[in-house]
Amino acid sequence: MNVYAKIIVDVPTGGTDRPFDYYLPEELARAAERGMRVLVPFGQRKLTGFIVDIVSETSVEKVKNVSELLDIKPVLNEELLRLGAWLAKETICFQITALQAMIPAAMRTKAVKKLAVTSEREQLPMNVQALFGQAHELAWAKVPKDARILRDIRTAIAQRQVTERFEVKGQAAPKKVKAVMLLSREGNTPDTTKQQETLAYLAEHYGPSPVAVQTLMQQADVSRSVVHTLVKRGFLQETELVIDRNPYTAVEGDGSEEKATLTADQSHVLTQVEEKMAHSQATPMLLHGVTGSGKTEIYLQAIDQVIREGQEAIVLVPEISLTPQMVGRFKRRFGANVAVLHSALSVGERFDEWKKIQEQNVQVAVGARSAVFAPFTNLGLIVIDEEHESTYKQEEHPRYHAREVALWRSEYHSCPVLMGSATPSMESYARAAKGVYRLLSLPERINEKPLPAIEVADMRKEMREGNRSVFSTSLLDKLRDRIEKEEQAVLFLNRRGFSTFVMCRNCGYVGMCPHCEISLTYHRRDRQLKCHYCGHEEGVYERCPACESEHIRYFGTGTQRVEEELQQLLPEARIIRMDNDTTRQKGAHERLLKQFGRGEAEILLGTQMIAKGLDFPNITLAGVLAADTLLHLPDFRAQERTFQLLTQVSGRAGRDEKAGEVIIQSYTPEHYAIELARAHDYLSFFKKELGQRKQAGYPPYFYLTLITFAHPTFETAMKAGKHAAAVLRTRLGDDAIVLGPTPSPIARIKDRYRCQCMIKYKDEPALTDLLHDLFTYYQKELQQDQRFMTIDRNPSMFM
Ligand SMILES: Nc1ncnc2c1ncn2[C@@H]1O[C@H](COP(=O)(O)OP(=O)(O)OP(=O)(O)O)[C@@H](O)[C@H]1O
Ligand SMILES: [Zn+2]
Ligand SMILES: [Zn+2]
Repeated sequence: MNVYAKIIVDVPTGGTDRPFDYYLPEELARAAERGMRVLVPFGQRKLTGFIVDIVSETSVEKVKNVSELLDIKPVLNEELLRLGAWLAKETICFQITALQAMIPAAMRTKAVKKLAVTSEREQLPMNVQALFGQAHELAWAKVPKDARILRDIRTAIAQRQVTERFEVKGQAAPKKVKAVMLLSREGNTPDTTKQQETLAYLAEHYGPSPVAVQTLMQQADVSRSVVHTLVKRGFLQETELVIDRNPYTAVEGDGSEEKATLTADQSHVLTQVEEKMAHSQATPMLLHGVTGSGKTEIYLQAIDQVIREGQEAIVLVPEISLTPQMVGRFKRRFGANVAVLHSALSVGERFDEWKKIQEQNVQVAVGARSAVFAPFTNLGLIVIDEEHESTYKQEEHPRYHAREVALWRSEYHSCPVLMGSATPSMESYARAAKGVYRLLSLPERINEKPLPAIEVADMRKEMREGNRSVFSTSLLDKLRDRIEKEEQAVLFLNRRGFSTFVMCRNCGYVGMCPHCEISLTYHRRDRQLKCHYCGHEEGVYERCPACESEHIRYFGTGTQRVEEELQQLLPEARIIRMDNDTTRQKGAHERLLKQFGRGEAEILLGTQMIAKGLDFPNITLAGVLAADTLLHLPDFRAQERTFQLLTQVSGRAGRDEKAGEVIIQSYTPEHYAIELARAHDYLSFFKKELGQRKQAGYPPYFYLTLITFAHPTFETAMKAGKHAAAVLRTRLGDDAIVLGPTPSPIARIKDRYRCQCMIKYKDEPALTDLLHDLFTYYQKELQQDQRFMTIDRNPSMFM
C-alpha cells in the first residue's frame, strides 16, 4: 500500500497556502507521523514543511518523494495542528505562518540539530551505540534516516538516554566571566576584617570552587577592591567561569516553600476556581483584585492542586513582569517542575525549556505571550496575569491575542481559564458583567492594608506660579522627606511623553525620517538621530538643515534629562535610572532592581518597566511625572491605558508596614481617567468609559477590524483601499460600518505610503471568509511584496 503525506510547505504565499501531496518511501512511512517536520523538493529547491495528514491515496499524478524527516517525534500534536488551522482562519494568515508560530524559534532558524548521549553508553541499543561511536554528540544530518534506527533513537529519547539539542551559531557560545577561587595561604593573615570575612564566606559557601566575582561581591557584600587586594596578596586566584546564560536557571527555588494561609476572600476565590477544575469546566474566570490583594498566591495554590491531580498548568505573564523576582515565586513553590519561556532567553535555551514541556518533565510553564502554545497534553488550568496588557496581542502575523488562544485551548481540554488584573480590560469586564465570564473579586489588600492616598498635582497651576521644572513643589517636598527618613520612592515617566527629537529654535525645523512620516529620535549616547520604524540613522546636526541657524536643541532621552534635573534639585539623592538605555545589557534589569532592593538608592526613576511587579517594602512614595502624555494619543484606548497605568504605578507604594503615598502630575487633573484613578474607583471608571465606547461605537460594543494598505505610491495604496472598502460595503450587513480609506496616523513607513480602512461590526458571520477572499486577491495582485496589505482583527494599535 502506498502512503502519502499532506504537507504544508514553508512558502508563505497565497498560491501555496494549502497542503501538497508527497510520497512517503517505505522506510520513512513507518516513522512518519502527523505534526512532524520534513524536507521536501519544491520547484528547484528543498523546503521544510509540516505533515498535516497521512493518507493512502492521491489524485496528484506526479508525486515527489519526501526527502527527509526532520523530527523524531511530532513537534505539533493533534491539538496544536487543529489550533493552527483555527489560528490561520481567524487571524487571516497563511497556515504555515500559524504552524511556525507554535514551535520554538530554534526549529525555524538555521540551527544545527544534534543528538547527545545523556546516560551510560552501554545502555544504548547496539545500532545507536555504533552510530555515536566514541562521540558524545552527533549532528542530526549524519543520522541515517532508516526506520529502525529512528525507532531506536526514539526509544532512547523516551528513556532519557539520548536528548535532542539545538545549537545556534554564535549564540550558543558559552559566556565566560571573571571568577576567583580560594588559595590556601597558611600562616598569612589578611589586613582587614572585611577581607577576613570575605575569605570565611568563600570557605564556607564555595570551598575550593571558583565563584564569579560579581556574585561574590553581591553575596558577601564586598567591593571589587577588596577582592582585588585578596588576589594581589595571594589569597585568591583569578580564573574564568563559564556561566549559564539563562537568567532563570540561576533563580533559586527547590519547591519547599509553604503555602500562605489564605484570607477569607482568597479562600472564597480559590474554592470557586477549584470547583471548576474539579468538574473539568471550561469556564473563563475574571479575577478582579486590587494591587497587592494576593492574586498571585491564588494562582500558586490553584496550580498546586492541578499538579496534585497529575495535570498541567500554563501561566501567562506580560514580558516586563517576567522578572527573576516573579519566576522565583514559582520556583520556590514548584522547584524544577517549572519551565520558563521568555524572549530574553537565547534561541537554544528557549528550546531547552520547551523540550521540558514536550517531554513531560514539567507540569508548569510560566511565560510571555507565546507560552500559550506550550505543548502540554493534559491541561488543568490556564492563568493569564495582568490580563489587560496589550502585549498579549501579537503585532505581526499571526496577529493573535493570547487570551483568545487560551480560551480555545480551555475548551479543548475542558479546563478553566483564570484571568487576573487590578484593572481588567473593558472587553473582559464587560463579558464578566454579562455573565459570559465568571467574576471573582479581591476588593482589599492583604491584611487590610489601605491603598495609598493619591494626590493629583495640577501642573498648570505650578506653571502659573512660576515653577518651570518637571517636578511639582509637592513631589519635591515629599522626595526630600523620603530621603530624610531613609525611605524609597519610584518615579514613573511615560517614555512616549517626553521630547526626544531635535528641533531648530530659530525656524522650528524638526528632524524627520526621510523614509517614514515620523520624527527622528535623538540618541545621546552615540550622538545619532534614529528612526524607530525603519532604522534610518544620521549624525546630529551642527546647524539647522533648513535655516543654517546654530540654535538647535537636542532633547535628551526623557528619563536621562529628568534624572539630570532631579539630581540638580536634590543633590543628596541617590537615583537609579531604569530605561531602555540602562537595561540593554543582559541581567542589567535585575542588577538595578537588586541595588534598589538593598537600599543603594532612594529614588528609582524609570519607564513602563518599573510600573509592574515591584514588591519592595520600603517604597512609600510613587510619582507619575506626566499623566497626560498617554491620554492624548490617537487611540480609543488612551483613557483606559492611562487609568491602568496610574493604578499600577500607585500599586507600588506602601505594600508593607509603612503607608504609601502617590502623586500624579497632570495638566488635565479633572479628566475622569485621572480623577477616578485617584479615587481607586475602577467600577465608576468602567461605567463612564463604557458609556463613551457605546457612543463612539468602539469595543466592547463593536468589534473592529483594521485593514492597512501600503505602497510606494500614495495613489496605489488609496486605490486598493477604495476598492476594498467598496467590496466590504456591498458584502457586509447593514449594521457594519466601513470607515475610510484614510491615510494612516503614520502616513509613511519605509518609503511606503499607508492608508487604512476600519470595519466596525457586531455580528458578521461572513466577514472571516470575506477577509480571506480579499487577502488572497491582494496577495495575487502583488507578487513579491507581502507588506502590501495587512489585516488586523481586534487591533490594539492604530498607527
Ligand atoms: N494569605 C496571605 N497571607 C499573607 N501574605 C500573603 C497572603 N497572600 C499574599 N500574601 C503576600 O502579600 C503580597 C501581595 O500578594 P500578591 O503579590 O500575591 O498580590 P497581587 O494581587 O498578585 O499583587 P499585584 O497585582 O499588585 O502584583 C505578597 O508579598 C504576598 O506574598
Ligand atoms: Zn532652522
Ligand atoms: Zn524611517
